[in-house]
Amino acid sequence: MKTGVLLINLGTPAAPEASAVRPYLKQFLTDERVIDIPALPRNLLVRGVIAPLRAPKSAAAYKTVWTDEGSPLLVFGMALLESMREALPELQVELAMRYGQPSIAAGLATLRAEGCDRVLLAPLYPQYASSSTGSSVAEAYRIAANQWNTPFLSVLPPFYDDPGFVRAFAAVGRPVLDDLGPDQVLFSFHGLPERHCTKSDESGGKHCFARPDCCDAIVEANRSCYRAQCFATARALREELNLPEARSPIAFQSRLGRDPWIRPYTDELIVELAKAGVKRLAVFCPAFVADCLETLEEIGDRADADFRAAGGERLELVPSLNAHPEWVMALADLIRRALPAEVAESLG
Ligand SMILES: C=CC1=C(C)c2cc3[nH]c(cc4nc(cc5[nH]c(cc1n2)c(C)c5CCC(=O)O)C(CCC(=O)O)=C4C)c(C)c3C=C
Ligand SMILES: [Fe+2]
Ligand SMILES: [Fe+2]
Repeated sequence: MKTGVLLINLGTPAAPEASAVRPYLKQFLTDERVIDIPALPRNLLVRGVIAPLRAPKSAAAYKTVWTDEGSPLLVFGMALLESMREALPELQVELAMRYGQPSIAAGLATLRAEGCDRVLLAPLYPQYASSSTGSSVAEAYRIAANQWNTPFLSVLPPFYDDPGFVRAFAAVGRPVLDDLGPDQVLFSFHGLPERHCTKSDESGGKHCFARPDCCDAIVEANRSCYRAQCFATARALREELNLPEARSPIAFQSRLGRDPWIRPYTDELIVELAKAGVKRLAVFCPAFVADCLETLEEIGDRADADFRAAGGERLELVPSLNAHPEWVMALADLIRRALPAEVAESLG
């Protein structure tokens, strides 16, 4: 039986124009795992208010990072796909996006056409969130469940503390740190509404946010908690890069709406750090394996401007893993280890 791998990332609009961003935002934000309110108010809010109002602003932001080849998230995704095909010549590897194109349905159809009845889903999010990993996996299951000949699916679990992933991020970051000599290093993760972490609490709400140190270690109750997994990634990177905790804080970026999101907020912390006298700041974004709007524009441009306006001198965004050879090696290793034993053995 042939085995395929479907790499899945979040997705991006087809063009940096409001007319292309609007349908992307609609598809993304009407997902019940992203805006988790009942369907009727969600659809009214997203279709009637958020998508129309946000699309032009979002499109203007996308324009600032768009390349001749397209959206950075997709361009880096395609580069990673090429490298993964070279690293795993014995497997069929395809790339899909949860929202927009190339779709998960198209990726699964291509793998079936290539004769792969067995498919490993590889969601490219280091930390588990229902709105990212959960949604991508659920969409693949939904499509598979609608087929007469269902594919046999397995899933690569979150890799937030995988030594290869951590080593790869450290390898990308080291030259930036050597060049900048930062006063502090910030680990800025994509944010989430607090409620999403509470809902991930496996103890039924007794663990997460019940104590200030609830996420300081991975335990049974918070094993699916995004915040706990982000903290674990930061701990592993600090250890790998020999960074003192007091000079390498964590913050959460990209919040949307009025609900409380997990704190501290990156945009606020960056200004506080500058005002407290931090002059050179390096920023890792280890919730993303590819550079995208949220790294290049939100951190590389906007946070940099805010940092300097508040008295900082230089903010450097550590590039994402993209198609870095250490990441390609680490991901190939993660995939090999996630394959069913008999497949892995047959590959040698
Ligand atoms: C890293 C994993 C991600 C999680 C978890 C996540 C949750 C989440 N996101 C929004 C709202 C938006 N996110 C947007 C862009 C975006 N988000 C991620 C990743 C995660 N999001 C990526 C990789 C990107 C970049 C896509 C790109 O094209 O470069 C956007 C769109 C851009 C904008 O208008 O700001 C929105 C909106 C919510 C509400 C959420 C969890 C509830
Ligand atoms: Fe938690
Ligand atoms: Fe997001």
